[in-house]
Amino acid sequence: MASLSTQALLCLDFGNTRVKWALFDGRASTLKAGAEITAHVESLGVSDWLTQVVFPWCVIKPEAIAVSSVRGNGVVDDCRGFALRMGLGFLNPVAQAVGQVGARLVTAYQNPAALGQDRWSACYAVACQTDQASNLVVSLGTATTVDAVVRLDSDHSDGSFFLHLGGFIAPGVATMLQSLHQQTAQLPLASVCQTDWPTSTTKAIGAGVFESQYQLIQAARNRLAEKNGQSAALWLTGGSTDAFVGAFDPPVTVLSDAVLLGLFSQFHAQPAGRC
Ligand SMILES: Nc1ncnc2c1ncn2[C@@H]1O[C@H](COP(=O)(O)OP(=O)(O)O)[C@@H](O)[C@H]1O
Ligand SMILES: CC(C)(COP(=O)(O)O)[C@@H](O)C(=O)NCCC(=O)O
Repeated sequence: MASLSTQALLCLDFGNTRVKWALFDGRASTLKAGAEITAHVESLGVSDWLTQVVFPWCVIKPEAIAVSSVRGNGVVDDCRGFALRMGLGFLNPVAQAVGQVGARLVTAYQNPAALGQDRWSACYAVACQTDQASNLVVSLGTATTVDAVVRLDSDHSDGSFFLHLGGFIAPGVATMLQSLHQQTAQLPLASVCQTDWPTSTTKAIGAGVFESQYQLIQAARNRLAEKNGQSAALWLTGGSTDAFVGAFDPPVTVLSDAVLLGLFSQFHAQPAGRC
């Protein structure tokens, strides 16, 4: 029988702009990884993309596929069908409600199934890695999402460890920049930048978008610190992370593959959740 370290898992994160994927061995080391524009994958067809693009890169045949999708159930169904045809296991984790006995993470979301699967898996990854009681999980993707993950008392009745308190959804960096360009007659498509008092149109836009994102994150971090009486650890992920890493006070951790790592952890933690 193959040892845990050689049992590979293919994790897929279908975001609104990009699909990210990684083949992990049993210890979460990345064997292969890649990213593709979501529109390209969907125009090719998910099943054909997996067959023609991803699988040829898989140096070891994975035992299963774990999928997060914010592109709807069609994508998930295509992946499930592919896994079935290839004789692989399949996992599409959704958020667990408060009261789920023994869960590492539960969410206070009114309807857990409505919580973005990428948000849930990123929070799950943080719940597995953090040594802090208070955590802010920020994903700078097509949208910017800002989620609070706090440790529960060890005597919490249902035995869960962390609670997703809830979070914010705002337009992402590129979405803001593109929107300003498209909805106005005179504004160019600018790049995000950090400037105290911008003195050109492109800098005014770039810094305006930077401040919008930064202040949203900082306000949430301050609110969480006030609530818990201690500073919150900040976790950054998503394609626009680089512009923000240096702007925040520690502790800040960049977890580039947060969603993929969250999928990996859930696969290994919840065998009952596989289907
Ligand atoms: N190679 C790239 N291709 C597309 N977008 C990129 C790339 N590198 C960085 N980005 C930025 O990252 C954002 C997408 O980040 P990502 O976390 O993949 O988003 P999503 O999960 O919403 O697909 C884009 O809006 C863009 O600003
Ligand atoms: C907020 C999101 C659009 C973020 O998606 P992304 O920017 O990562 O592509 C996605 O998590 C989503 O569709 N969420 C569903 C609604 C919710 O989380 O409440």
